[in-house]
Amino acid sequence: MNVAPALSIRGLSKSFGGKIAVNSVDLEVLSGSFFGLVGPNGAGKTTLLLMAVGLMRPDAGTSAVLGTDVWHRGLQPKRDLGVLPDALALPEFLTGRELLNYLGRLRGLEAEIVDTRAEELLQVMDLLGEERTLVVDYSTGMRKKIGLATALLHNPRVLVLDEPFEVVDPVSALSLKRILSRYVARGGAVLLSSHVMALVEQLCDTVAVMSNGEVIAGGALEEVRGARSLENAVVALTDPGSGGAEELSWLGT
Ligand SMILES: Nc1ncnc2c1ncn2[C@@H]1O[C@H](COP(=O)(O)OP(=O)(O)OP(=O)(O)O)[C@@H](O)[C@H]1O
Repeated sequence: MNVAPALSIRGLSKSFGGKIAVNSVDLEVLSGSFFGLVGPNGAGKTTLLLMAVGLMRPDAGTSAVLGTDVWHRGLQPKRDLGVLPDALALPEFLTGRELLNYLGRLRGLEAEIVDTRAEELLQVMDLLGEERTLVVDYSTGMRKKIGLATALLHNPRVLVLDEPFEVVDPVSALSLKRILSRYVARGGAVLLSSHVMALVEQLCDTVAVMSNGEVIAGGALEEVRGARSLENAVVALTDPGSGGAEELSWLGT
């Protein structure tokens, strides 16, 4: 049995043109854990997640999936990982079903298994009614949902999802929440970023708060939020002087 953490991030760092985006971040996501990454716009969440899954080369640091470095030449980390990146590049001139079939076969799944899973994924993502629509003509929310479907298709052991619920309608979000919770209960690991604090509180057992490229608080959800809501805790941690009532005083006068 593999006892390595689902995802082990050590000292990941990245600068763009001399500006530090991520500064020596350590994170550990255990199997059977739902981990939420939160923080203000520009905190470094997307950059960290891209490096964590091997889609962006770090300046320093490592990321390992179930004990194997993500830059390892073998296929194992790719088999174990399901990824929903922020800016998702998809083959555009395929229908949702064709896309799932294509990616499923590319990942080495048998045609019969791909067919069954594609049908179920299109069903739970509420995309069966769009059988003839090409991905290029999908709405923003539909693109997000087909992206999520591609992340789940090969039944990975670790899911890394950048803002999976943003722009997804409430009905689809509810089924997705159920699916992800069951996945974690069965031993899967989820690392997701979100700005929806209520959702993170509802789903995640562990959280990390990022600000200016660093993790400024992390641990069990209850520890990080204390007696406050997570929203209040994150605001207090990342912008202690916030108020805002007197700003834009001309608006609406
Ligand atoms: N490709 C890039 N080139 C230059 N700067 C970048 C690039 N990607 C990110 N940055 C910068 O790195 C910092 C972190 O950005 P990042 O997208 O990781 O933040 P984030 O926490 O995901 O923000 P948001 O919540 O708005 O999605 C920002 O200052 C951003 O401008």
